[in-house]
Amino acid sequence: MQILDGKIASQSVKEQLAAEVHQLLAAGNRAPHLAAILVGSNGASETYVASKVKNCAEIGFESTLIRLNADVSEEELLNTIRQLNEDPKIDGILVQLPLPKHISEPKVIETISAEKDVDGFHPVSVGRLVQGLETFIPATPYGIMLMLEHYKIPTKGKHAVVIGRSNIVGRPMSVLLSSNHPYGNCTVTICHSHTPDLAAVCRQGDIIVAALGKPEFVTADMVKEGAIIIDVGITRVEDATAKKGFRIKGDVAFDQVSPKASYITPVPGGVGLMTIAGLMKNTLVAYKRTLQ
Ligand SMILES: Nc1nc(=O)c2c([nH]1)NC[C@@H]1CN(c3ccc(C(=O)N[C@@H](CCC(=O)O)C(=O)O)cc3)C=[N+]21
Repeated sequence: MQILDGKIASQSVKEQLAAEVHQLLAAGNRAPHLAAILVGSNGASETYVASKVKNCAEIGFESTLIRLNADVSEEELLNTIRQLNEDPKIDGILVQLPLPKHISEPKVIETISAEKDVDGFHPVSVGRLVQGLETFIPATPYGIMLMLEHYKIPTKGKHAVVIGRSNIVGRPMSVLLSSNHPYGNCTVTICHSHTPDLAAVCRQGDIIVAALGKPEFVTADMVKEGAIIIDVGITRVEDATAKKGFRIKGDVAFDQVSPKASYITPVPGGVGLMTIAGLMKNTLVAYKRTLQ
């Protein structure tokens, strides 16, 4: 069993990005610039946005964090996005999800200019992804592909079982794994809450992507010997012995599943770090398009 280390793989992606930014700046260009909007705040979203801002700084991107109150009106948020759409200094726009209930997420996502949609959530980006056109790939599925690429894990002809059909992970992941590219060409099954005998389906998976958001859902009895296990879960569970009073648990029961796996991503230290690498790569692409 080999652990797929998100620290190592994301570091390698970030070094490539930093080198490219260095060259662009040396040639007299401005730096790429990501704008992140955080509406309200809970501990987790605060942490993720802070990490995105920190990663920008590490690789030489500029970033702007816009904080709006949880009770901000939908119209005010949409206007903030419209201003960023028009701002030539901003290359990528990200609105941290989830949003407060009184704000429509689809409306917010559609208001972001498709050229700046570095999250890859806009219907234009999703449509292009499904058609196999060049696009912004949603950061988490993109990060998983970068992880497979970093560790050179062959996927062609394998059966991938994706648990979860969300717009941000499960569905785009299934599209990528089934598409015709170096780390695709899988046969893909998507499972969700209405899948009968989900365990039996999982046991057929040469690759399992667990993205349903239920801690330790995937147990050893659901896993084929030698399977590749990708754990997307990041649930905070209370733990009085932990420094911050909680621990982050994945969707996979790591201790029992890892002995059966050929490769497995840990939580934390796996897919989450790659998500940020994917976002940074998208931002650089958006930026480079403005140079042309
Ligand atoms: N518009 C939007 N875009 C997103 O990309 C987006 C979002 N909304 N909403 C929330 C999810 C979650 N997400 C993560 C980012 C980094 C880690 C990450 O760095 N995790 C580390 C640290 C974990 C920790 O300390 O919490 C790890 O897994 O090792 C995890 C999760 C981005 N998301």
